Amino acid sequence: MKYIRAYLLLKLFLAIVVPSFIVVIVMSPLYQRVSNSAQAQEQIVTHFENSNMITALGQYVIDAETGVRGFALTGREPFLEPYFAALVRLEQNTALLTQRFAGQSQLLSQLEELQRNFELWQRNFAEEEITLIRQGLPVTELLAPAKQQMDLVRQQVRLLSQTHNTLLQASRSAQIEQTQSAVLLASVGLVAALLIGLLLAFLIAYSISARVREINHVATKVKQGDLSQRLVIRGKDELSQLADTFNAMAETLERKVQVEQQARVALNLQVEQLVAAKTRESKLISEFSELLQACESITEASAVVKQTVLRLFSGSSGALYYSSDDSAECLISWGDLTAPAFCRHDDCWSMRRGKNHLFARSRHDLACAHTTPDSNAALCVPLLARGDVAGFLHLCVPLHLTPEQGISWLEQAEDVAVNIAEHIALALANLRLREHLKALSFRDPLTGLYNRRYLDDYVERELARAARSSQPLAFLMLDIDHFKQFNDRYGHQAGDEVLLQVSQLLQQQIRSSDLVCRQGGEEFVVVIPDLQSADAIAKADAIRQQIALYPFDIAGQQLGVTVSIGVAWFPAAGETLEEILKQADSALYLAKQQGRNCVRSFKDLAGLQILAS
Ligand SMILES: Nc1nc2c(ncn2[C@@H]2O[C@H](COP(=O)(O)OP(=O)(O)OP(=O)(O)O)[C@@H](O)[C@H]2O)c(=O)[nH]1
Repeated sequence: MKYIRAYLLLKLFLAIVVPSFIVVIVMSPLYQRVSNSAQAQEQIVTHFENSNMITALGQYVIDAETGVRGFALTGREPFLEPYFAALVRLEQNTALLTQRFAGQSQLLSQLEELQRNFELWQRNFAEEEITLIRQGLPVTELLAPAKQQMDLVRQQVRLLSQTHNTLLQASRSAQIEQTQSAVLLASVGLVAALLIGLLLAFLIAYSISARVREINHVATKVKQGDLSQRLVIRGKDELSQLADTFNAMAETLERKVQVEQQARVALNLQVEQLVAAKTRESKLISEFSELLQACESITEASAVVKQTVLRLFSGSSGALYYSSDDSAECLISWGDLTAPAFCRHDDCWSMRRGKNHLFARSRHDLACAHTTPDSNAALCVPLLARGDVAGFLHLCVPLHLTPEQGISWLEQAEDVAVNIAEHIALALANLRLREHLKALSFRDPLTGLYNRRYLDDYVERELARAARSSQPLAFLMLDIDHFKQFNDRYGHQAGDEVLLQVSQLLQQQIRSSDLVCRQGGEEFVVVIPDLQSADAIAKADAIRQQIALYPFDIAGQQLGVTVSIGVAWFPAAGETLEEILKQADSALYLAKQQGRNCVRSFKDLAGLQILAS
C-alpha cells in the first residue's frame, strides 16, 4: 500500500467509503425495484382493469348483437334496449380504453380497428336491420354479411384481449427479470464491497503495521546509541509525519549529543590543562619554596621571587614591597610597571587592612595610592609574618586583556598569589631575622660600628668591584693617641665614652657608601671607594683635625683627644685586604713614631713623601 500516500484518516475513510459507495451503487437498482413495486402493482391492477374492460367490451358487442337479433326475431322494441345500452357502454368503454392505451400504439390501433369494424356493423347492418324490421321488411339478406361483420368484430375483441395479455405478460416478465438482475447485482455488489472493504482494511492495517515496525526498529537502534539512524519518509500521512518528527528528534538528539561530546572533550581538555597548570603551579611553588629556603639574603630571595612570578603570572607586571622602617621598599618589579622605590604603609589598602585588595578600574574600585594610572586592574596581597604586615605583593593584569578578562584573570591568580605571598612573607621574615642576627655579629657592641669580620666581607666585595671598575679604594687606619693613659687617668668607662664619640664623629665624616669599622681596641678602619691617593690623605687629615678640635664631653669635663692615621689604597698598596691593611698599619706606626696626631701614607714608608702634621 506504499502507493497510497494519503492521511491515515483518509485511508480509513476510503476503506469505508469505497465499499459503501459500491453498496449504494449496486443497491440502487434494487431500491429502484422496491420503490417501483407499488407502481408495478398499480400497473398490474391497471392491466387487470384493462383486461376486464376488454372483456366487458366483448360482452357489449355480444349484447348489441343479441339485442338486434332479439328485435329481428320478435320485432318488439324492448329487445333493442340491450342494443342501445351496449352502444353507450361500448362507446364509454372504448373512450376509456383509448385513454388507458395511451402510448401503446399496437393496442390503440387494434382498438381503433375494432371500433371501426363495430361502427361498420352498426351502421351497415344493425341500423339497416332495425330500419327494415320497423318497416316490416325482410332482413334475410343482411343476416349473413352482418354475422360475418360481427365475427370480425368479435375476432378483433379477442385479438385485442390477446395482445393486451401478451403485453401484460411481457411487462411482468420484464419486471421479474429486472428484479432478479437487481437482486443479483446487489448480491454481487455486496460481496464485492465486502471483499474490497476487507482488502482495503487489510492493506491499511498491513501498511500501518509495516511502518510502525519500521519506526520501532529505527527507534530501537537510536535507543541503543546509533543516533545516525533515520526513517524513510513516504507520503504525508500521520505515520510519515511521525517519522518526520522522529527524524527531527533524532537529529536534535544527535546534534545535542555531539555538542555534549564536544563540550565533554573540551571540558576534559580544560580539566587536563587545568590539572597540568595546577601541577605546574604546584611544582613551581614547591621549587619556589625550596629556592627561597636556600636563599642567603633578601636580595637573592627577591631574584627568586621575580623569576617565579614571571613564570607563574605570564604577561603580568607587578612589584614586591617589603617593610623598611616606616615605609615599604620595592625589592623587585617586573613587566611594564614603573614601581615607586618606596611606598608608605598607608599607600596600600592591603597593608592597611591586612587583607587582599583587588582593584578594577572598570568597577570603580578603590585604588591604592601606589597604583599607576595605566594600571586597569591589580591585586595587592599583604605579606603577613607572625601576625604583622611586612609588605605586599602587587600584581597587575597583562595589558592586552579586556577589563572583564582582567578581573577574571586576577580572581584566578589570587589563590596562587596568596600562596606565594605566604612563602615570600615567611622567607623574607626569616632572611631579615638572619640578616639582623648576621648584622649583630658584624657589629661592635660598644660603638655599633661594623667589626673586623664585616670589614673582611665588605672589603672582599669592594675590592672586586674596584678591580672591575679600575677605581681606587682608600683605607684609613686610625688609632687614638695615648689611650692607655686616658683610660688610666679617667677610667675605663670614660675611655668607652671616647670610643663611642670618636665613632660617631667618624660616621658623620663619611658617606653612606663608605665604611667605618672598629677593628679592635681603640683602632678604627675607614674604607672609602673611588678616592684617589691625595684625596684619601686629605680626607684622613680632615678627620684627624675634626677629632683633634672636637671637645669630648666626658663626665662633665671637656677633654681633647687626638688620633693618628695611616693611609693606604688599592691597588697601589696591594691586591688583598691583608696586604693593604699591613701597609696602612705601617703608615699608622710611622705616624705614631713621628709624633702622633698626624697622617701618614704607605708611600711615606718609602721616604717618597712625608706629610706634615
Ligand atoms: N676603655 C677602653 N679601653 C680599651 C678598650 N680596648 C682597648 N683599650 C685600651 O686601649 C689601650 C691601648 O694602649 P696602647 O696599645 O698601649 O696604645 P696607646 O696607649 O694608645 O699608645 P699609642 O697608641 O702609642 O698612642 C689599652 O690600655 C687597652 O686596655 C676598650 O674597649 N675600652
